[in-house]
Amino acid sequence: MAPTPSSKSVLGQTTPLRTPQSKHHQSKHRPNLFAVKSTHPSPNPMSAVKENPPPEHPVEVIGRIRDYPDRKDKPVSALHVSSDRRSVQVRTDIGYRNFSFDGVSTSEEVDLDGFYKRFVESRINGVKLGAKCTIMMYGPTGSGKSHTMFGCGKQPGIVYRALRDILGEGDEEKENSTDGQCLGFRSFVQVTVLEIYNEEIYDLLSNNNGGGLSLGLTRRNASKVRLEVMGKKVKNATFISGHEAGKMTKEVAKVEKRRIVKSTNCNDRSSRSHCMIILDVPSVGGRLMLVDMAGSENIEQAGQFGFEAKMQTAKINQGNIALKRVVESIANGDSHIPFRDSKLTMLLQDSFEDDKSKILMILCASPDPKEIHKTISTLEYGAKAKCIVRGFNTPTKEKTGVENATSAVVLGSRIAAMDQFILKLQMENKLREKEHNEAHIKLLRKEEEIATLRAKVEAIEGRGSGLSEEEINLKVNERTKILKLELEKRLQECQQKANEFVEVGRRRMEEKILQQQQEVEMLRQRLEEIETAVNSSTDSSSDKNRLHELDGNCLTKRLTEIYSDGDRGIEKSMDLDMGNTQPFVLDVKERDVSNHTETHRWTAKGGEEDDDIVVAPRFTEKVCSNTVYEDEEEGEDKEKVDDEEEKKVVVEETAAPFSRTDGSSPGTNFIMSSYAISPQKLVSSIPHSNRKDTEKVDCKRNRFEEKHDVSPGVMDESENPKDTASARRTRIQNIFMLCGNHRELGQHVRTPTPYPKRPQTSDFESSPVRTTDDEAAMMKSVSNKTPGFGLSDRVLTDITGKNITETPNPALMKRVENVPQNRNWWSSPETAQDSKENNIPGDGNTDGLIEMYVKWEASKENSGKFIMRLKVVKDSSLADLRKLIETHLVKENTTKQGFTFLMLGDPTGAPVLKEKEATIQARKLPICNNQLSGHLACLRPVKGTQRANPLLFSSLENKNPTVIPTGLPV
Ligand SMILES: Nc1ncnc2c1ncn2[C@@H]1O[C@H](COP(=O)(O)OP(=O)(O)OP(=O)(O)O)[C@@H](O)[C@H]1O
Repeated sequence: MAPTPSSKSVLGQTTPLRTPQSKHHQSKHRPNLFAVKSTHPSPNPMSAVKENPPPEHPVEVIGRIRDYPDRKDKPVSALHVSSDRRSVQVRTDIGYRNFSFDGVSTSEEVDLDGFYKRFVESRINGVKLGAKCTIMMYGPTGSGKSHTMFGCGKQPGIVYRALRDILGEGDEEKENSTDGQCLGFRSFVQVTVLEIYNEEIYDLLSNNNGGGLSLGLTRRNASKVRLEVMGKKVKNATFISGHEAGKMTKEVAKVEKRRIVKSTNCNDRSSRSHCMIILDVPSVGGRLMLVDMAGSENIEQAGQFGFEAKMQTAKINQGNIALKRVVESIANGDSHIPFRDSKLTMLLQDSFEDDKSKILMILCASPDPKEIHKTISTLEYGAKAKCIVRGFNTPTKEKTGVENATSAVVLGSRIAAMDQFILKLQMENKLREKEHNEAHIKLLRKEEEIATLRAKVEAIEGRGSGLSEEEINLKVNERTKILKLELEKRLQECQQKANEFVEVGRRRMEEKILQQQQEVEMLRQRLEEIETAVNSSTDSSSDKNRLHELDGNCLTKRLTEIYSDGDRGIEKSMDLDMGNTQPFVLDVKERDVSNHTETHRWTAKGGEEDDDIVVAPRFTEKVCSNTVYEDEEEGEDKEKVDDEEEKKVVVEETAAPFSRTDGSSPGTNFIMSSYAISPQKLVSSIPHSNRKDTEKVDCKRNRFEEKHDVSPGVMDESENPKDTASARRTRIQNIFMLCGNHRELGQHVRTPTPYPKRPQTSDFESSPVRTTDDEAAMMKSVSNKTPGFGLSDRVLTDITGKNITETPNPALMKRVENVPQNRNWWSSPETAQDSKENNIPGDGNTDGLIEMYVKWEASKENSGKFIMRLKVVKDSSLADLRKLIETHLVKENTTKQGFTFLMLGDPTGAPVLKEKEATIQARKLPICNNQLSGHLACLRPVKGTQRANPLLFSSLENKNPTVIPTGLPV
């Protein structure tokens, strides 16, 4: 065992060879009891107690809060130092705690020098005077224990400052100069440096290489000397002594670096051992123990893994835990103080038991909130240590008599201290309860707020039908897809329908076009046939050529007008049917008088001069189709006629009279309807507005017969095959009739040939001026011969004046029908009388005068009788004629009745406007007939003025089997 410095060594000896011995101190100054400082009066105020001083605090607790100068982002401190620098408040999220100490310092405010002067320097001064003091650094790892004890390069720690203070600084030269005269005044210290590691004590000042520690840890030297503990001291500990602070500081600094350190998660250079530096001042008996404890740390938090590391950390904590128990035991006044639980507490036992020893416990803490739990534990430990009180020392032997009394006093002091401690704990407990209640109230409020918010969230979720946003989006997407598909489907259907509609329209249009083309082709064929018929004529007279030329031009023009617009289609055919109601059938024949039947054969004829010709509508193919259908009914009608034995008018279905020269049929286009109807039926089937026209037609027909002096009957060209001129004339006129162009023919071609007189004419007919008797005789004769027209037994002439045979074609004869009587305007006796009185010659054009025959328009109220015959100059106007007529009406005492002139020949039947009468010459009025040789002035009563419908038949009426020949009012 190495020699240890002895406390009995000579002053000024600097050779640190022996371990300091303190046995004499132990025997002389062994503390008997620890006592708790009490402010209360002693329960047993004995005289012995009164003589002893009150118990003192053996442990002084100082708090030191480190700083983080190297950190850029300093954490917000969890520790708040009071203004008196004696308490510190720990602030956490759930509350705070106050800890009261003997002093609190922060590195930020007070550096090491200031801390030393404030809390340590007085202790060092006591050591210089012979006091004993123990300064312990307690706290978690990284809290600045070693930093405070040893300092850093700029700031020396407590160890070096204590050496300097004890030995003095800058006195070396002075001391050397005095050369021993001042030895008694010079300080001399012996320094021992021990390391407690894994509950082993090592001598850091020993240079012995053998038997030392070699655990592979970081160490400056190869080995350390392990020391044994005897009692409360180590044996044979090496020490250094001297009175030069500089040298001593250097030596200690060297030794300090031999400590075992290790890098941990908490500290790059964490002390893995407890370090104890013992400074003895032998001259005065003073002693300073500086203890830098290893950090109290959590094993896992320190990042120690493996069995050996965990055992190492456990050993380190063993010293801390033992020291903590010692402090608590002393504070609690336990009879047993567990100093022997660790090497550290064994060596510190004198510090706690020596009455003259003082303990300065420096609690090192970190302001970092992350270290708050270790900080609180450290502060609690210091608070416990601060409760330690020490009772006065009593001589063991000399004071035996009062030992019991002293014991009672000490116990009373302990009780008082414990009461004070309990009171403090109770106050803290109340404070905690208060804080707890406040925290509980806050917690309840928070819970209420949470419940309210949760209810709101549930309400919101409830309004959403419990569906999450994803579910809603999913449903929306599905619905969108369905709607999209439906929309596409409907679009396809619409497109399909549109295509079908377009297709149907296209087909209809094609059908229309095809139909029009067929009609055009048919008309072309008709035109060709007509032209062929015209060309085939052998007559090459100039009139014929002219007619042919005009015919072709007019036909071409009309066809061009009709079919210039291809879009009119079928309606054009209808227009053709309706727009031209000009007659083309003229040939009328009466026959079979004995059977009271008549056969009328209608042949085409045109010309303005022949307006009085019976007319029939021009039919198209459709009409012909209808006639075919009507033929089927024809048989039924015929049977009815036979049964009823009535007179019938037969409209013979036959070939046109302008049959081809070869005698063949002109074709179905010219086939007329043939059917039989009764007159009543005929009239009743006609619209009222058209009945008048029907009557006019009848009159026209009669006039035609008279004019052409033909006998009723069928005028069959085959019966006069040699009369080619007449046939041509007829055909030409038929052509223009078919083309609706008879007016043009009338304007350009005036037939110079006068109509021949009828061979069976009576005196009335032969003479333009008929007497009343003649008139009566004629009417009687006519009435006896023909009850209908009054023209029976007459032979009609064709347009050329040639007589037409009375014998009809039996094959073409269909029906005979009665014709109403009173259709002849010349049956009026007054007319005959006037004619006779006036003695107007038959030639109205003689002597520059023209004859005018005036009659009323035939109507229901008026039979259409002649009222006068006048002679007027050729240039007379209708206005002049009106004056004569009105004069005559007044003369005849006839009520002056207003009238208007009918412009016979006007297809509309409209009367001449009165204001235009002055501009129309009287000679423009139509010629009555050959017998009268005058012009006819037909008057219409003003009241009975009726305007004929320009369109007597609509397209539907054309389909009516009742074919009413229309014509001009006569
Ligand atoms: N008050 C302070 N001011 C500046 N730096 C400090 C302060 N306290 C400690 N330090 C620095 O913190 C680091 C750790 O300090 P220190 O070694 O003293 O802690 P420790 O309590 O001794 O830890 P361990 O118990 O692990 O040894 C060191 O680098 C030290 O320089």
